Amino acid sequence: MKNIKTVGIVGRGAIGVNFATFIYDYLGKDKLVFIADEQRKERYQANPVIYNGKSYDFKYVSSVSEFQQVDLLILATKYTAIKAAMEEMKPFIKSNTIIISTLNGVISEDDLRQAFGREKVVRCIARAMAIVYQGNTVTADPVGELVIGAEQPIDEENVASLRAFFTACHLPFVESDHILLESWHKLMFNCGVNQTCAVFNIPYGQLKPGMPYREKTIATMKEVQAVANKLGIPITDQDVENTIAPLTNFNSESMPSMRQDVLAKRKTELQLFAGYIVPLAKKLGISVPNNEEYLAKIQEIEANY
Ligand SMILES: NC(=O)C1=CN([C@@H]2O[C@H](COP(=O)(O)OP(=O)(O)OC[C@H]3O[C@@H](n4cnc5c(N)ncnc54)[C@H](OP(=O)(O)O)[C@@H]3O)[C@@H](O)[C@H]2O)C=CC1
Ligand SMILES: CC(C)(CO)C(=O)C(=O)O
Repeated sequence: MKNIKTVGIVGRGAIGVNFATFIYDYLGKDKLVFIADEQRKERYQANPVIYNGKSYDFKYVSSVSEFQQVDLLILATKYTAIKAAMEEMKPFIKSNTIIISTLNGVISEDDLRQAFGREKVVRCIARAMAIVYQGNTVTADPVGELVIGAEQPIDEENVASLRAFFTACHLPFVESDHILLESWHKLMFNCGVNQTCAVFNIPYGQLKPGMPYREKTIATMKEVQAVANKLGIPITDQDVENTIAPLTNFNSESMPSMRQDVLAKRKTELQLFAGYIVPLAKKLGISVPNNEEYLAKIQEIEANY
């Protein structure tokens, strides 16, 4: 088992800060770094993070010469920044570095595995948190959890190392024996919920049982289910129901990240959702009309910013 003593995080946003605080409280300032380009580094150094009312003087580095190669690397940018983020993290990776990604969707792990080696990357999901990130202030309630799991025997040693480390940090996590399946559940949810709210400019409430956009949301999720099933990922009708069930308890006025991105005129993570599902469905010969519609409409929205 690997003993994790140094950690690098790329992405000082909602998720990066949320989980960094647990690691900082355990490892201390000198063993945890946020990796960023020079401009971000300077901006961050000048503006410390306040997390749930407590100030954190994180260490920021833009070059490995300012620190060392790390035992654990956490990718926590948006997917729109993944290429730049991977360039920045590259020098910090050694032969036995463990890498996890908190990104939504199922493809950031593929990108990381292709760039840095299959054996380094453990599939991970960030879920069940409500985080508000404004300026340098991050408020999390609840803080949520990371889900990790071995997809193949090759991942088992790294999962054991993460288990020991997260336990020591008191970082909330659970292990899944079906991590790929669970990632697809979340992808299915995001394709239905995030895209419907973004395209129709509506909050969660409009997707709740009996509300006008419920059926379309479920139909969109079922398209993802069909694609998954064709790939041999066994999402059942019951899984679709179970996956959308928590939405009933979401704040009706609140909204998913994709609608927040559209309102702020930011490029969305469309590539993780319909941008991934539509070409894959085409290749597999599956009809996904809602995802096709959403792909076209969100591309149009972004083009008109
Ligand atoms: N927020 C949530 O509740 C959840 C988010 N996720 C997923 O986790 C991922 C991260 O989301 P979230 O934390 O909300 O996103 P944020 O936008 O809050 O944070 C991303 C951070 O990445 C930084 N960044 C961008 N480009 C670079 C770069 N080249 N180098 C270093 N840092 C960079 C940004 O910095 P700057 O601000 O300086 O531009 C930003 O602070 C996404 O894929 C999201 O879908 C998953 C589950 C829940
Ligand atoms: C919080 C949640 C699950 C809601 O859709 C999400 O993943 C997002 O907003 O991107």
